[in-house]
Amino acid sequence: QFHEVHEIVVQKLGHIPIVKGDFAHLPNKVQRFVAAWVQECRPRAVYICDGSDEEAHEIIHKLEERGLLHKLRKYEECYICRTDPADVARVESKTFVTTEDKYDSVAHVREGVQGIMGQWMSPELMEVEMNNRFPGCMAGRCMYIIPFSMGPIGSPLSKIGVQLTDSNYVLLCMRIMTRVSPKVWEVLGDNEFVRCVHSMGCPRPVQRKVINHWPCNPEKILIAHFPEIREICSYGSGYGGNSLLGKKCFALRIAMNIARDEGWLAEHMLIMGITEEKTGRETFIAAAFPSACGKTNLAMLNPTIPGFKVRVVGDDIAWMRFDENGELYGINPEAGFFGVAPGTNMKTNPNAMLTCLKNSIFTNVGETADGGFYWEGLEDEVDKNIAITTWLGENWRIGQPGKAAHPNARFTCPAGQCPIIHPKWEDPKGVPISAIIFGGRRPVGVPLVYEAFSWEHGVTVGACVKSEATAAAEHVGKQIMHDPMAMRPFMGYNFGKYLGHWLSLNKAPHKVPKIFHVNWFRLNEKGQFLWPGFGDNIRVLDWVIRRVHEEESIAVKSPIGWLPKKGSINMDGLGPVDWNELFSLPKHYWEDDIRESRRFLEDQANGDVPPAIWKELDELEKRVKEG
Ligand SMILES: C=CCn1c(=O)c2[nH]c(Cc3ccc(NC(C)=O)cc3)nc2n(CCCC)c1=O
Ligand SMILES: [Mn+2]
Repeated sequence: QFHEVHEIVVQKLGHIPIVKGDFAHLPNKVQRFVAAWVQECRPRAVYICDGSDEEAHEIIHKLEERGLLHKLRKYEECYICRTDPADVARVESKTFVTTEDKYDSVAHVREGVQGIMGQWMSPELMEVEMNNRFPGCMAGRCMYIIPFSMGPIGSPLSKIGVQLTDSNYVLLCMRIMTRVSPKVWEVLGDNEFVRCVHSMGCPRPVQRKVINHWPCNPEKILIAHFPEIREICSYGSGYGGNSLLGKKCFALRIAMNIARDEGWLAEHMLIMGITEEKTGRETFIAAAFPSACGKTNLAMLNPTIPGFKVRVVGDDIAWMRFDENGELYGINPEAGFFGVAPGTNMKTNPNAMLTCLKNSIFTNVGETADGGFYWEGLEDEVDKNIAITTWLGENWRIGQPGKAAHPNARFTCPAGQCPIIHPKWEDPKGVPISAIIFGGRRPVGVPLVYEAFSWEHGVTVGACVKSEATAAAEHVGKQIMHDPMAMRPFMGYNFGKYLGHWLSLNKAPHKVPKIFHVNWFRLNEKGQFLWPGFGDNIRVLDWVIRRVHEEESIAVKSPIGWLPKKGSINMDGLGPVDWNELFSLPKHYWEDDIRESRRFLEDQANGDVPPAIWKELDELEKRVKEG
């Protein structure tokens, strides 16, 4: 009886085994991309991902055994992981854009001024830095090949990427945050794709002590973007913002270069839909906020007054394109939420909490003795005396000194699980955007809401966005930081040219949306918030919607833009709101603010700022002076 000999056909790339997937059937461009980087990084094996649940379970099991992931038994398929405490956030100082011409990547910064709108590194220097890191960086490790789509697979607004990485944790997060599927290979065919290469920077045998089973190489972190060839190379960090290359690196920095070339917008914006139940009218809004303004909370707002339904399309990134009729349509290129955990609870964002109860990953949060997650803000939602393990692995209880979670701790959860996800959140055409809102944390001088007089004025409002933030420098406390369009940390090319691109969109047949600015954070002279915020922000969005639909009588002209006419915002059921304080325009404050905006633009992009922006600033200044 002859036993049929099963010869295990293990494809090889050179002498390197392909332990999963069919290399020979990958598109040629992908095969060449992979072969080149296999040669450079020299992994011990190659694994072609399919994004399936089976694949995830296999990898989760491996990471549980290794101790990198720990199951949270209180929920369904939820896992917690703690990073090396040296690898907890994006590293702007190690983030670069490389182009032949420096001024394609960055604007002209005034002599002696620290450029804060992105960093350029020359191709020659970058070559040295790359050669100092990538050769052999995956020795002893498996290279995962991740085919992913930013945006619904096959949508004309979507773009495809392929990420090579030696971190299977990254694969688990990428399959939540992007669409990972073999269908991507079919849609890609012989077209171009964004090339993403990521390594933790820990070749075996390991030189650097691994903490928390989290390999990384913090001293040698490098996040490099090559927009001219649509390539991203990230080394040394496993943290989401540095390693999930589909997010900030691709969907913002590279995508904004593609968008400039193709005539659309890749922005750091949420997309939400508000339905007025009386009429069924639905209005979609895109909004950009710097960090610590509660952008995700706004995207998933629970209205406090009846008659409105809010549904979320996306909480962080919007890709927007004018269609053949000149209507602006937007998609959320992501498939998940990667939100800041501390401060998120059933009061500030119940919809985010409910999205996280299954199939989610929590990074650098605390863990309760009964197998749940914990972070600052959840005090009232867990047993007060429960034993908690902090993100540093220490025993702790509520009320003790210190924190359970790192301030930048994150939840990574599938957007489709959100109770108020919009039914059209994956519509290939996207949703029609009627208003763009900029906002900032402004404790003084800036009214609750105002509307720009024109597109050009609105772009200038966006360019002048500022927000109170805890300054990076120690013991400086809070400072008002510039964050134009809330894109400052994510710029992928010359900021002045970026403003020019925005201005260039106001041309036939484009029907450009109205632009607004909101501020939830104004304080009275006693340092108390003048506005209740949170679900009551629906009252402001209601005014915005009525303005979008041309209700003239609810606005009055002011030097800075259209302000709500007194009483035109629904305050029913609210305690006393000091309208005059909330909408006052202190003349000197605004004169200083305009001077500060002009200084910022001169310092950071002097020769590159389009004349129309200077004109808008001059006219604003004149209106304020004459005020
Ligand atoms: C849709 C919500 C937007 N939003 C807000 O509108 C908002 N407003 C404030 C300030 C504030 C804080 C507390 C109260 N009220 C009480 C009762 O403490 C009111 C306003 N904080 C806010 N936050 C949290 C900011 C940190 C991420 C916030 O997210
Ligand atoms: Mn963001």
